[in-house]
Amino acid sequence: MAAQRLDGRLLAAQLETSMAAAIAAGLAKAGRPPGLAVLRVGDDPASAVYVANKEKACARIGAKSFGSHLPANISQAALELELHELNKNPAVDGILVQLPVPASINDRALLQVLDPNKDADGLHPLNLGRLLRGEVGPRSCTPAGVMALLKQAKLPLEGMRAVVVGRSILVGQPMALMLQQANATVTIAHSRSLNLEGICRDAELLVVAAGKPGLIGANHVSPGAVVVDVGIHRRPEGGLCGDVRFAEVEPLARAITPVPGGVGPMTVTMLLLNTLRMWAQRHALAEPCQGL
Ligand SMILES: Nc1nc2c(c(=O)[nH]1)N[C@@H](CN(C=O)c1ccc(C(=O)N[C@@H](CCC(=O)O)C(=O)O)cc1)CN2
Ligand SMILES: [Mg+2]
Repeated sequence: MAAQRLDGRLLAAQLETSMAAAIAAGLAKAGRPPGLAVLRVGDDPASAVYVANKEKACARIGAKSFGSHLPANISQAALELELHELNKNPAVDGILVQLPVPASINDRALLQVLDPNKDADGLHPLNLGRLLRGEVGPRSCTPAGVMALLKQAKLPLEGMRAVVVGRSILVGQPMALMLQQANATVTIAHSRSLNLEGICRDAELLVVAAGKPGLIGANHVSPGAVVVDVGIHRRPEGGLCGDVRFAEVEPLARAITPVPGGVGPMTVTMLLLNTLRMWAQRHALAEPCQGL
């Protein structure tokens, strides 16, 4: 049987419709739309695409984006000052620093300067701690997007053997926590793991966030597994690919995310949802998209 495609573009469009309605409904009481500030540092070409996608998505749902593009040679102190200003700005509900930042910048120190209640990416230590403790707070966008896709597809996670390949703070670690909190039995594999093929073949759900184009092939996947590909890479010859060799793996899988059109659009949607929730909280409005 053909694998079910987990269509991130479609779910993102549906959630955007709900978010646009929530903004329209809350605008009179709030007196202003939700505001998202996006800080881009330097000229990473992929970051330029992602930031543009975020700004366009804000416009589609009726949120306001505040973009700052800063030079690669900006100092840590000047960047921190920008963040302090955004923390104080009453029109801004969510703030994010687009990653990666130039090597001269300490990204972890930057994230600590963010007001945790304006942390649109859920990466402030307090919010990662809230996730660890299962408490309410903004969640890291990519793993939250994966959870939303799995939920929409009604793929039961209870008791499932899940393997997450990758242990980054941005994706792998929060992904593993979210799956564990959904009662999956989770293994984290990484670049130093021995027998990666064997570990992955044991998975009923395989989430790949290794950042290595085409790392995962048919030898890593057991028939009937659900495969989620978080990787996004620009091929030298043009076009995008993921960490999973899609053509090889799709015939084996029960369900699979494509690249593009899978997890990527959901990352942007969950960023909007985090921002919208912080706006709603500030103005005592009902929580948008409950249950996600
Ligand atoms: N501060 C953050 N930085 C980064 C994050 C993040 O969540 N927060 N994640 C990635 C990049 N990312 C979001 O910023 C991101 C990645 C992919 C997409 C996306 O829409 N992908 C499309 C293809 C778009 C294209 O390249 O043409 C898809 O997969 O269909 C959006 C956002 C690293 N940095
Ligand atoms: Mg650095």
